[in-house]
Amino acid sequence: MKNILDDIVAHKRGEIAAAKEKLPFEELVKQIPQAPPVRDFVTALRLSHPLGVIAEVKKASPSAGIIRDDFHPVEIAKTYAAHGAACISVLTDENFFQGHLDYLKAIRAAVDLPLLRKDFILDRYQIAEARAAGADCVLLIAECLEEDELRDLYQYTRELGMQALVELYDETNLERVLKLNPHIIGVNNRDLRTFETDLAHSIKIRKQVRDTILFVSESGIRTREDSERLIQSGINAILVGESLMRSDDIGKALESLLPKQVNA
Ligand SMILES: O=P(O)(O)OC[C@@H](O)[C@@H](O)c1c[nH]c2ccccc12
Repeated sequence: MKNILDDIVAHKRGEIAAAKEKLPFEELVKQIPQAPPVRDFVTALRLSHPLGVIAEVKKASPSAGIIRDDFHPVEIAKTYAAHGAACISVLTDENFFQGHLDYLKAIRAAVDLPLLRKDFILDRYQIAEARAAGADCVLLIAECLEEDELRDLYQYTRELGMQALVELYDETNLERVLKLNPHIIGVNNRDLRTFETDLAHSIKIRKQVRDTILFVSESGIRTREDSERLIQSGINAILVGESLMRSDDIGKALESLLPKQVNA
């Protein structure tokens, strides 16, 4: 069954080709030494035990349309940092999520937390771009990548000193994700065929992953009941966008997801 990911990936290949025309890979990598040093994404999440929050800067999505009109990425990131986020995810896809790599650069200059480049990464070029922009971690989505592509992109991410959040939805992809020996994996609760989210999805897959791997539950997390349920299920971190971005008081919404001990 076809899903939105197929459209996104097809469009992304065109974008990557155009970016390489403008700035060849060999030129891009020359910018990397000027980038700010890599921050440790996974350790920041571990230090936020029992629950690390990756708060996402997200203006729009294919499932929800515009999520937040009044969108000031740097202000949002500063609010996240001031209210307990361990890390920040920045959507950089322009066409489907109305994000931008420049948002990540601007946030890097203003906020100290580790940053995830949230995009559909298909090519080493985008990983080099992420590092040059100051990202500390990139998202690699198993559903978009063949096994050898996933391995190559994972290795390149590590060569640049960054970490990769390796994401899956489909349980059948778990085995090849675990083969990478990742420090961190994410399970998306959103079924991209229906756009529905179900926290039980990541809870189910949690049981199949050893607990030395930091486990992130992604999407559809809205309330403290949700975050407490995930902690009880052995989940180490959450990735939250929409429910924060829809709130009039983003800082308060973020605090309401944190377990009580962290708030005290
Ligand atoms: O906005 P939500 O439901 O809180 O979800 C955040 C994040 O998990 C979601 O944006 C996401 C998860 N995996 C992705 C891959 C690409 C783009 C976006 C995503």
